[in-house]
Amino acid sequence: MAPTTYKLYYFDTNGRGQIIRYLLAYGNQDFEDIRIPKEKWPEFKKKTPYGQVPILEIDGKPIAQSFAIARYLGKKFNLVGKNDLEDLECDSLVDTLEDLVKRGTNYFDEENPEQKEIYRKKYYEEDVPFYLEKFDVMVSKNGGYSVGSQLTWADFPFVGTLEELENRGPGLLKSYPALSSLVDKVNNLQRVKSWKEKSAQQKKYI
Ligand SMILES: N[C@@H](CCC(=O)N[C@@H](CS)C(=O)NCC(=O)O)C(=O)O
Repeated sequence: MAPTTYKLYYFDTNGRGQIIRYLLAYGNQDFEDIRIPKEKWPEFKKKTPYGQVPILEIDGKPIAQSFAIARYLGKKFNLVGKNDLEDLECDSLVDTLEDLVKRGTNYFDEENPEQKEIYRKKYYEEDVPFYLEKFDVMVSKNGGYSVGSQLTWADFPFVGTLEELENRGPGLLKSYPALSSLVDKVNNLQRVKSWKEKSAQQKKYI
């Protein structure tokens, strides 16, 4: 049987696409890393299932929703919890990540720079610490991982989300040592690290 083919479509940024890139790299899975230039987005958007990316095309079938894709790849690459309760904890964590991201919507979407700064301040002074303080305690209790004292698929959306928050608020993770070391741990997974080193050469553009 021919091997499964994977094509990832996302913007030329990390964002939600990076979660899937890291997971495919971790699983030692070849994939086409296809980037959509901003000017081509309005046209490409019409061809996506729900008008958004990332889209992972699996053997030609386009699939939406980054966290659902992460869960699917986690099953393939043996990154599920040790039991149903740990699987539930993974699901609960990624739903909470979605809540955290949604709370930043007015900040992310605002175009007026003054208003954007007001939203940004509120997000980083209230919403982000509310969640990150709890996450930091959770990761410490779980031996440095998000769930069950070992690597699971949930660590990938978790780290991807934390990296995005840190990109927009440099230095943020310094206040959260357990989160910071989890981000380093995932980035230093051998296959993730090697993929990152050569990722620039592997990008394709539509
Ligand atoms: N729940 C979706 C959200 C996808 C999403 O928000 N995608 C953004 C980029 S991160 C997008 O496509 N924005 C462009 C648009 O909506 O036109 C997922 O997790 O995949």
